[in-house]
Amino acid sequence: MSRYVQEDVSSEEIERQRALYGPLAQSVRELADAVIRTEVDDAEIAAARAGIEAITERLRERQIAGSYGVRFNAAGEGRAWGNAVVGTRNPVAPPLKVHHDSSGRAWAEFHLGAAYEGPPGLVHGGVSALILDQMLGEAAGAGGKPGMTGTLTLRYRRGTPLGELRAEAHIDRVEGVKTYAVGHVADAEGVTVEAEGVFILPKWACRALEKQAREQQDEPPPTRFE
Ligand SMILES: CCCCCCCCCCCCCC(=O)SCCNC(=O)CCNC(=O)[C@H](O)C(C)(C)COP(=O)(O)OP(=O)(O)OC[C@H]1O[C@@H](n2cnc3c(N)ncnc32)[C@H](O)[C@@H]1OP(=O)(O)O
Repeated sequence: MSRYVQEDVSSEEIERQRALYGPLAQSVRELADAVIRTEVDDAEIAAARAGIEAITERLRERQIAGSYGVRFNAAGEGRAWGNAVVGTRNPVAPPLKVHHDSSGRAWAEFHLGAAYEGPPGLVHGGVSALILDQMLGEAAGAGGKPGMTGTLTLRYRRGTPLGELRAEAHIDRVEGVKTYAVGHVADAEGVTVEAEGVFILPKWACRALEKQAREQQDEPPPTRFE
């Protein structure tokens, strides 16, 4: 089932929801950090667990079926709020606030704390890959050449310390449905991980875009997600 959903919601309603769910997800991120680092006594842990389970039950009283998907309104505003890197409603996402320009560049400054650890004090290699997959994909999308990740190659130059980081990506070249993008993660001392990837517009999406263009008389499809 496609999780690209067209919804009839106003920009004001989107902002209301962002103000409601964004802080909720942030509270849960802080909870995850506290769970990793707490040293309170056993009785406190048991009480905290009971409280968390009660809150989970309250939130489960009414749920969407399946995942959040990507939702668009009539103005073409896209919401990938369940996304594992940028999702406003996803406590697993750091989340990154990604900036773009239409030449196919994307960049973000962000913080990775204890929840993203691999080797002691360092970012897990899979988390770096997760972030770079998203960043290279964002660069491809920003340049008007979105696609699914076909191949992603990383070079871990040195350990990435937990803390304040920056990621950048840009389109290197486009060959038909294939967009090649490159990027990196850096700390204050310089680049820690480099990536290159190819992002491919799948056959089914080519067909969908052609159909949409026919229906909307060449109006470009929405490509903007937050
Ligand atoms: C304003 C900015 C907004 C930004 C918003 C965006 C944010 C989003 C960011 C999200 C970021 C996160 C993103 C994610 O997490 S995406 C999730 C991870 N990726 C996937 O799940 C992809 C799964 N695979 C597929 O869907 C298809 O197999 C793909 C799409 C890859 C190909 O599809 P399709 O079957 O239709 O392709 P085709 O057979 O017609 O071949 C076409 C060409 O491609 C070449 N090829 C095929 N496969 C590969 C491969 N694996 N590596 C390299 N090349 C490959 C092939 O040789 C041919 O080239 P040529 O022979 O013609 O030269």
